[in-house]
Amino acid sequence: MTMILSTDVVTRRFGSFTAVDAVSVEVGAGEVVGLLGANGAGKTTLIRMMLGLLAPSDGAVTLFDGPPDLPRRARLGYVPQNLGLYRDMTVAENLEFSAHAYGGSAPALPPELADSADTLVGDLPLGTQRRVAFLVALAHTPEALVLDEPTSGVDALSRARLWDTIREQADRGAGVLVTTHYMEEAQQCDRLLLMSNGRLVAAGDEDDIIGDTHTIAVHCPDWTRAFAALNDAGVPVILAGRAIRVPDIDEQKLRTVLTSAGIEARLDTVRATIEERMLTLARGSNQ
Ligand SMILES: Nc1ncnc2c1ncn2[C@@H]1O[C@H](COP(=O)(O)OP(=O)(O)OP(=O)(O)O)[C@@H](O)[C@H]1O
Repeated sequence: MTMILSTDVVTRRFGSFTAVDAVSVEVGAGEVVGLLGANGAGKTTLIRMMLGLLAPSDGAVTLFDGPPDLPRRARLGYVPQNLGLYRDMTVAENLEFSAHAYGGSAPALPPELADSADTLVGDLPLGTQRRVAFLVALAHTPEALVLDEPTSGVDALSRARLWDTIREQADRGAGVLVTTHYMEEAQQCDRLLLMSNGRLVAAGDEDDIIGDTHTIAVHCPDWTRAFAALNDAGVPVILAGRAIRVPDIDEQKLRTVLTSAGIEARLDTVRATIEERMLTLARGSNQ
């Protein structure tokens, strides 16, 4: 696989704070790589270094075959978290402006955006703005695509459409790096990278990342009392609907906490979800 984007032990400090700590990652042609992590984990800082928008404090970044300079950056499409559109220009003007910057011609608007050509971007709903940002990023048929939370705040249908577009881009050979907070989107990636507190704490597909991490599902009629008892005892308990789940814990320890609170419960050991594995990894990286 041709490497498109990579970092080699890259670190970024802001004063005495280390936002990205010795991270090495790679994105190859034709793959969709998901970058996951809680707010503040360092995802955007890593992306900005990969794109040459922020200088690393240490380590190196390679885009295509060299440093992420302007000519190499022109071969890439980027949708930042804030979309990077001119809100006080119309959709058509935004497309023309960016086509001009890349030396091409503006793409035709797809039917669902045709009516919005003369609307100011700032007046459009967020989902439509995101489609425009995608169009701008894809207009020059980039060899790599970097998307920072491309679907946040859009409805499920628009999200599915944007994911179709992401997959089409990878299928035609682009390397895609995408950050997301949605686990169902993480499952659509070919590979995942997990960051916590600036560090890369896991990489691989969902199975690699979950490994043999288990969760205990706690079943009892009075789930509110069980939840409160576990929470009060400092057990890292998760409430999924009304289901109580405790990832990565010794069953005996859990049983003891419940029994001493006078709660009878059935405990089932099940495989952890990716979200639960992320929580346990984040706990580990805090220690
Ligand atoms: N220019 C800056 N100066 C100081 N601190 C910064 C700067 N940019 C980012 N940080 C800090 O670095 C940490 C990582 O931020 P970053 O935006 O990379 O996280 P993130 O994983 O992208 O989070 P989110 O999911 O909220 O976008 C945060 O604690 C943030 O406050």
